[in-house]
Amino acid sequence: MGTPPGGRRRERRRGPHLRASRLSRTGVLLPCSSLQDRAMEREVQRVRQAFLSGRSRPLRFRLQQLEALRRMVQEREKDILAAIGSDLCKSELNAYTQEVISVLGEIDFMLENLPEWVTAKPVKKNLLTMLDEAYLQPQPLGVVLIIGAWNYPFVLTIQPLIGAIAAGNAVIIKPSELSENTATILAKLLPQYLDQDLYIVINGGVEETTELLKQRFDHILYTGNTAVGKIVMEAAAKHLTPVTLELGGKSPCYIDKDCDLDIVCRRITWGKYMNCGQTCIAPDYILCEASLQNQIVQKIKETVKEFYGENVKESPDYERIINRRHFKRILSLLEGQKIAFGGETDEATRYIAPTVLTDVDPKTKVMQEEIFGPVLPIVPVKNVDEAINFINEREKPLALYVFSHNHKLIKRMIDETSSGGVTGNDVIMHFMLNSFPFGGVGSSGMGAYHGKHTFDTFSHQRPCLLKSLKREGANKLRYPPNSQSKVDWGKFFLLKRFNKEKLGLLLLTFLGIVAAVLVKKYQAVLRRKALLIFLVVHRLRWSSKQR
Ligand SMILES: NC(=O)c1ccc[n+]([C@@H]2O[C@H](COP(=O)([O-])OP(=O)(O)OC[C@H]3O[C@@H](n4cnc5c(N)ncnc54)[C@H](O)[C@@H]3O)[C@@H](O)[C@H]2O)c1
Ligand SMILES: CCCCCCC=O
Repeated sequence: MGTPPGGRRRERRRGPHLRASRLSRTGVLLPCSSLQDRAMEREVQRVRQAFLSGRSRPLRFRLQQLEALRRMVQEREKDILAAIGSDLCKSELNAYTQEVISVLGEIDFMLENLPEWVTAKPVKKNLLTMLDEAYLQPQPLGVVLIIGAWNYPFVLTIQPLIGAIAAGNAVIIKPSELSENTATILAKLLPQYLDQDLYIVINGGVEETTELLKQRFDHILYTGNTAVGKIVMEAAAKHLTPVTLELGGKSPCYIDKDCDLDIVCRRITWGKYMNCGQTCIAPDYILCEASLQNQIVQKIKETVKEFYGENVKESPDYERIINRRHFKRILSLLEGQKIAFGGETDEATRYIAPTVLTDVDPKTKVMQEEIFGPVLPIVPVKNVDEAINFINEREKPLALYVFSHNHKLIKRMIDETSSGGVTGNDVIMHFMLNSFPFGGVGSSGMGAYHGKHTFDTFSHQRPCLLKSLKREGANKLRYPPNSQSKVDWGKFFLLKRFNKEKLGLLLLTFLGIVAAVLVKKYQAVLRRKALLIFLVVHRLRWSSKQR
């Protein structure tokens, strides 16, 4: 277990002990003087120089670094679990299953597939390039900035790092200052296992992140709230840096009356109260017919007891709110609401009980912002049509959940709405399948990662066309002066409609030429054969006449 609830967390946006550090090659990096800009610039330059040395590119090096990262996770597992534990009051078992397993799985997946991914892939050619070499070569982008969030502070920072290393980039990691224990352990451990100039950790708060964002990067992957996502994108735009924004939103959960409520409520309870509701893809609110509300409340209540026992506060499986600011924010969402279940709080330990609100008015505060806490509002709707309209009238969410025995209804919900991802008849689980790109759409984000998608996000698919310096005759068609016949040939080579017609003609001409050549070549033989046939036929006719 980590630090007990209400333990030694200090409230702040920037950890003072982090700020006290100076820029260093191995530890937490924190400039806090007027030289901040220059120091930050120097750090980024150092990483860029390391990238330009070319050593992050060879496949063997990438595999070595990934293996070293896996060794770090295995050898320092206890330290990592303890850090996550103290940040979120999370048990070692939960920290392992929610964060470490995914990281180890992702490293193994990369190690297994990277040799295939890095190889150049031939592409389909057209008539113009028929005789040339044409392929796509994935190449690293350069220096990548990864800005992590606090709610799953290890996996949300390391999983993108794995893909960035796999793609051959240099990386600057900026963990969230709110999960300061994990931030500190990352800054301590990563330089012990990875190349110290290619992959660095810069810790700090808003001030430092702001300075960092002034620098030029080749890609930024940011995980966090939508408002800061806009700040990141604006800063990136100054350098035309592409961004992947892993943001949040209010993920709806529609429960159809044709379903098994026991199972539905067990799955929702798991996904909603895991990590004390601080999960980007947690079901934010429920939409269902009013008649289902009481049963849902009852069943969630029973499941909470089954999962966390009589006294949730004592359960090692129930976490705490990250800090007092978020604690107060979540409490303010309860004002004026009908609490059907839960609602107990304890400020000293930042405990908020699993809570369900019923008959929630969509105009109230709890329905205006992402909850990111253990509060589950139920908004009654008349039917699925109203649920679809409700979802479509709002910003596109990061996830959408729909529960029903009726497969057609689930498909309809998918067809008529939009969200980053969908799970039918469960919650969260689409996050676990790394063949899916994980990301948002609209205000819940842009771009995606996980598995091969992370490799692709951090790679440039470079088109390479290798021609011969011979066969110049064929190129005359594109050189000036232009003519109608050149245009016609151009159409033939490049437009499907024309090259189909012309290809037929060309084929006929070719066959004609082949026939003419053959006739010419075998003229004498053909003449002899014809004479022979004539003689045989003549002889046969003569014999038949004699008879
Ligand atoms: N899509 C995802 O994968 C995903 C995952 C986790 C969390 N989230 C979303 O993140 C949100 C919760 O995280 P958060 O935003 O509270 O995390 P946070 O406060 O830790 O912020 C994330 C990062 O942004 C930086 N930051 C904060 N304010 C900044 C500013 N003004 N300028 C520059 N940088 C700044 C922080 O230093 C931190 O590294 C929720 O909306 C949640 O849904 C999304
Ligand atoms: C079980 C891990 C879920 C991680 C979800 C990421 C967003 O917060």
